Amino acid sequence: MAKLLKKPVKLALIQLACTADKAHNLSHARNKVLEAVKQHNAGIVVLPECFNSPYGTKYFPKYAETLLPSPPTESQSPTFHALSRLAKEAKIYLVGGSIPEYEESSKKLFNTSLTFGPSGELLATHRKVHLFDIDIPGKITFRESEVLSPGNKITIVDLPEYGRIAIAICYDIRFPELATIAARKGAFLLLYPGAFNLTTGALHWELQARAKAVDNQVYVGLCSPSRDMDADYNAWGHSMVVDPNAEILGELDEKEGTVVAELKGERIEEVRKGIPIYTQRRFDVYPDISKDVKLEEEGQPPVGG
Ligand SMILES: O=C(O)CCC(=O)C(=O)O
Repeated sequence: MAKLLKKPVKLALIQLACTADKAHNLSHARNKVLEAVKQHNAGIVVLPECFNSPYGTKYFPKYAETLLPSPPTESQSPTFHALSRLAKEAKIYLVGGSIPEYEESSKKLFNTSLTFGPSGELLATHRKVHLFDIDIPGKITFRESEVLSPGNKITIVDLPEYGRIAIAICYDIRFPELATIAARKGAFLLLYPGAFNLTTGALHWELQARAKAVDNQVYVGLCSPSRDMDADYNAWGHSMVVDPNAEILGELDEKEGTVVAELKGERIEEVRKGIPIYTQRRFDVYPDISKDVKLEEEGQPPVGG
């Protein structure tokens, strides 16, 4: 089997305290990312969902930036340029959480994640595919679809130094097909910038992370904003890294912080050798759903979609 992860890499998830001040959020994110790189030598760094704005449908139009045509100008997307500069300055792969995106041609809003490489180049864009529309009476009602439109592609990114990762956003984690397809296409790591809440976070955050890891025998990282009880939406926090055997390598509480874990290709190989579901699948009984999905080199557009 070809190595999924070419060499060990430190993954850092920044559980940022996100405020209503976009400029502050950007400079604060920069400080935290540089700190993670300096203190831990992180090679892949992740920011939370909606890291440069409060989370909530009423905020999306106000904070939205325009990303297309790519690259946008500095005034169309200060966040695009801040993240690109930061990835270059720190010489890292930076998964920039997500931001509200406004697409001028369709007049639609999306919840979009941008990933940059160590030269500051944009490697991938993921628009949240599954919008967070739920209604648990007496607990939480949320309808992202009132203002957002969904993306239409699975996002798998090749990091030349390390291998392949997959990026999806928050509620996307509840749809196991994305993870299955990414793992079958050779991803060593599934990353989910996300902001679960006090109801569903307590129930399902860790369960989802460990389920995605054990079913696919890959590393999983979930990166949340820290909890702010004065905000309209109270994020669960608990950013965590899980290994391919579903063991939690590192987890935060609800406060701001950074969780770092070293990812190793040998661990994936060891786990897959021990419990060899990879060679025991019965595609004569059920279909291999990854076969129908095209990656970028197979014709999927890298940006938008
Ligand atoms: O799935 C959940 O419980 C939370 C999802 C969410 O908060 C989101 O998609 O932003």
